[in-house]
Amino acid sequence: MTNTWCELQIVCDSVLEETVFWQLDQFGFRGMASEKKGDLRLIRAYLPLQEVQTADLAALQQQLSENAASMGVAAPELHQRSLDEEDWANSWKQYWHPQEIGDRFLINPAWLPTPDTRRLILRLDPGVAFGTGNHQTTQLCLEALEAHINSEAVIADIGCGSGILSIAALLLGASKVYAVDVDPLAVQSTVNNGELNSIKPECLIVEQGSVERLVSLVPAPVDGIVCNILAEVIIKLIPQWNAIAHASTWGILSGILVSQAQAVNETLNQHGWCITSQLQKQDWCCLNIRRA
Ligand SMILES: C[S@@+](CC[C@H](N)C(=O)[O-])C[C@H]1O[C@@H](n2cnc3c(N)ncnc32)[C@H](O)[C@@H]1O
Repeated sequence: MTNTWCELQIVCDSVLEETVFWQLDQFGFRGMASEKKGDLRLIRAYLPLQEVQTADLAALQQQLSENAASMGVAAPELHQRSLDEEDWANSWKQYWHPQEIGDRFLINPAWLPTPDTRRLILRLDPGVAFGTGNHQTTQLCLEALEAHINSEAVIADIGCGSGILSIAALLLGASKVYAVDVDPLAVQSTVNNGELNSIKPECLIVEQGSVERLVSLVPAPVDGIVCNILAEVIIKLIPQWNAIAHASTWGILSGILVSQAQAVNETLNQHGWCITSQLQKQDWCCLNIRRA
């Protein structure tokens, strides 16, 4: 029996785009893509039809309307339709295009030919995992990684999603990445994308779990931590990081709204870390941190 998918189309003001991505991710939507429609954005997102509850969609609409009101823009319009498996597989892929990020990377969908470029080509098929590089929080991490990685660095990627940040770190010259995610689909996606990029399996260790899994996995403290999850989650994880860090371990934290940076900073300070710099795209920020 083939799966049927729900395609949700959301037309919204461009300032709302990142918030919509986050809300859809929280809701469980997969394979999100966005395109410009004049001054507006058309976002498409997909979820197996059997997981969609009409009441939940109404709650999503309500939540997005509140987000829009707080940003002073019009409420987004939501439209829904059903697609069979084959249409779904082809549908979102046609809206996701190669994308240059920072000074070094080109994110290339796995099903497209490899372009001729001097950039580092990161091939991705995120499947159902988060991390196409479309999201600003991921882009901020990639830009921060460019500035941080030196060869031989050993990195921990907490919440690896598609594995985009792990693979980027390895392409930049890191010697090894330990990647963890609580979602088994993300673990599989990271393994698959590692293979797509010809990463040696011994350089990319991927496990299901979170920091507690890393503590038992890493043989020695890591040189860098990348963590692109929500601020609330990051705040809970920070106290555990000392167990995997040495005196000069750095970190790149993203998924943090500018308004939440202060709360993250307070928790960092309480546990022996400080912020060295902050990158920002619209409402999102990325914190570069080191041991205090
Ligand atoms: C926003 S995505 C980031 C994916 C990718 N690293 C990127 O930058 O695009 C966050 C990921 O963190 C995972 N996650 C959420 N809570 C977690 C936790 N407590 N520990 C580890 N992973 C977690 C989610 O399953 C999701 O794949």
